[in-house]
Amino acid sequence: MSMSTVPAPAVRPYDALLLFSFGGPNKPEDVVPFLRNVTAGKGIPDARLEEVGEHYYGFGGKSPINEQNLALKAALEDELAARGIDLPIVWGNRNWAPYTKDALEELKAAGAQRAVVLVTSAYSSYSGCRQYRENLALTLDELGDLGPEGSTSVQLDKVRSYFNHPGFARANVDAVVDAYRALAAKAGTEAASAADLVFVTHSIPETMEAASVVSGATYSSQHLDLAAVVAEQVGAELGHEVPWTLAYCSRSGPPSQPWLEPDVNDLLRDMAADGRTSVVLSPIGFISDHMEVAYDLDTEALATAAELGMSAVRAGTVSTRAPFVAGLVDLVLERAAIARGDDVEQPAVGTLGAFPSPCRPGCCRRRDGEDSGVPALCSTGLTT
Ligand SMILES: CC1=C(CCC(=O)O)c2cc3nc(cc4[nH]c(cc5[nH]c(cc1n2)c(C)c5CCC(=O)O)c(CCC(=O)O)c4C)C(CCC(=O)O)=C3C
Ligand SMILES: [Fe+2]
Repeated sequence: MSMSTVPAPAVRPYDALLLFSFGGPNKPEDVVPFLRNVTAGKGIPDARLEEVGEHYYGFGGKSPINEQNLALKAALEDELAARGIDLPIVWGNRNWAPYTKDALEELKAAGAQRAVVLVTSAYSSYSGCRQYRENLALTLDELGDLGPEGSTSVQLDKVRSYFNHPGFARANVDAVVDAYRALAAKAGTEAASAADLVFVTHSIPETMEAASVVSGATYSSQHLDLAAVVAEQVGAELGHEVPWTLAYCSRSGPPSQPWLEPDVNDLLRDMAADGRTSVVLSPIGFISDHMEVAYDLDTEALATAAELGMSAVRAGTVSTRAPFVAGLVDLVLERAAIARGDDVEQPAVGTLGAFPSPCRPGCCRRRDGEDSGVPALCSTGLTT
């Protein structure tokens, strides 16, 4: 990484961008160590882990996530270059190489003083927000770079949760419109114009859902707010109303623990029982094709739909679609303006308004009111 000593004006005070993701295995030998990293101390039943391992082996032990992140990094580099902005991007993951530690060491070696952080999760909850921020604090601590009051050798500022940013919404609308056109080509225009739109996201425990309200609105409410906007804009483009609903995938944890429902497969069964015959699945909970999309949707949910005699198409993820990538760069510039103390516009679709950055104290805990005592960066205080 080469780093200019004077940051480009639009991104001042940042001298680097950290693209921060989940990580995934690249080959069969990676699968078990990856799952160990993900589940360390989480109490996920062995049977569930074996089952999830099989999902990965079914795809040759390789998740699409790393290549997707590299493609996003390249697209962000192109967009920054097109705007004449010199801002080097470093990529790191919580659960697989290049690890958070590799990325932070790369930033340190390059002499970065303050980096803007883009997390590859659009929504606020423990899993999509605080868990990443805790990982940054713990890793800086491991490197001996976390001071007692939260002072760090590299200051890290995470951009706001961007589920309701217009660029994310626009890219999802485009992907869903494309899916309706694909359904029309596959099953006929009548089937397509009657098709339900089912938005899908990662399920989380109800306790995590409850705790997510501190960021502005709960995890499920964030999805519902965006989904209403996307469905309306899709309807406007297709020229007819689009009935929509939200479903969940990828539940784990013990059966005794309630997670958000309905599961997408159960929902499809209920819809078929109601005489519905065609559906578009839109994975708005994921910004790119993860294993959850490749397995839970493309393998499992599409098989369920076929079994039920329903015509189904899975819409694309926002991935490297131009409005999404441009929106992320806009979010970086917005966060830079906040860091400089400038007046800044924070565009948002729907009814919830832009979520704050830095995060609200106490946002996105694993459980309501529970202070894990684990420090988390990018907030107004280190341990809140
Ligand atoms: C909300 C959310 C996102 C979206 C936000 C974000 O993107 O960060 C997400 C992303 C991802 N989750 C992923 C993989 C896994 N998640 C697991 C477990 C869990 N996820 C949870 C939630 C979420 N997860 C939760 C509450 C658990 C239970 C344990 C815990 O409380 O933390 C497990 C353990 C086995 C299992 O139980 O499934 C695996 C293997 C991958 C990589 C996929 C690939 O390789 O392509 C990605 C992108
Ligand atoms: Fe997950």
